[in-house]
Amino acid sequence: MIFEGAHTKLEGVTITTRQQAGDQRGSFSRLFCADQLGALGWQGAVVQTNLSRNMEAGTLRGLHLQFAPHAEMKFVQVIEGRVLDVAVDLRAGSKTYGQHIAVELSAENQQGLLIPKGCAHGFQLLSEKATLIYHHSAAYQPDAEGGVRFDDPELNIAWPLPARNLSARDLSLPSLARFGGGVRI
Ligand SMILES: Cc1cn([C@H]2C[C@H](O)[C@@H](COP(=O)(O)OP(=O)(O)O[C@H]3O[C@H](C)C(=O)[C@H](O)[C@H]3O)O2)c(=O)[nH]c1=O
Repeated sequence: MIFEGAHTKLEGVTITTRQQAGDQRGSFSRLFCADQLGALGWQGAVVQTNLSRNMEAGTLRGLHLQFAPHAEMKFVQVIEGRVLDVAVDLRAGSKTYGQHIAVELSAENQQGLLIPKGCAHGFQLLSEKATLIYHHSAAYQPDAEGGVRFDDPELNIAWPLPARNLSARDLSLPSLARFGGGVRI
């Protein structure tokens, strides 16, 4: 088994663990596997893969999602350093609307997060540097981008460090209350 999965309280949000084959040369691991990730909930082709490099502990990006018809699944993994990775359920009518899960992803624990359409994603660096790889099931559409404030008290996300290096866009995101009850995907 290349990827093991643990489902979470948010439907479709799954914590994965990547198996690594090591020998005297080093190691080999698979960053995506349609069969095994499909069995854990991934749907559709990988349309885009992104690399996010980050340079300071406390750096925080998010909480972002794309609106329909450009809603996307994301598969997030860390290949350097450590982050607290967060998914927030923004699906209209969901029994866990407004709830989140937070999990430490690191190059060491080989964990990843499968995030379905309608859930916002963000992370904070727990190490001085961190590099993330994302697989997306839809192409980047700036006009379809949205999200919620990382520090909205209604979300009650316990970010471990003071937030640093926030983008102007992230600081301008709305609170959950202004999000209008959720997205239809
Ligand atoms: C997301 C994206 C961005 N860009 C360009 C747009 C900007 O010129 C530059 C940085 O974009 P942005 O500041 O939106 O990057 P992040 O704040 O890291 O956004 C990402 O961070 C959160 C945590 C996510 O989950 C998403 O993958 C994504 O929204 O890359 C692209 O060209 N393609 C893309 O797919």
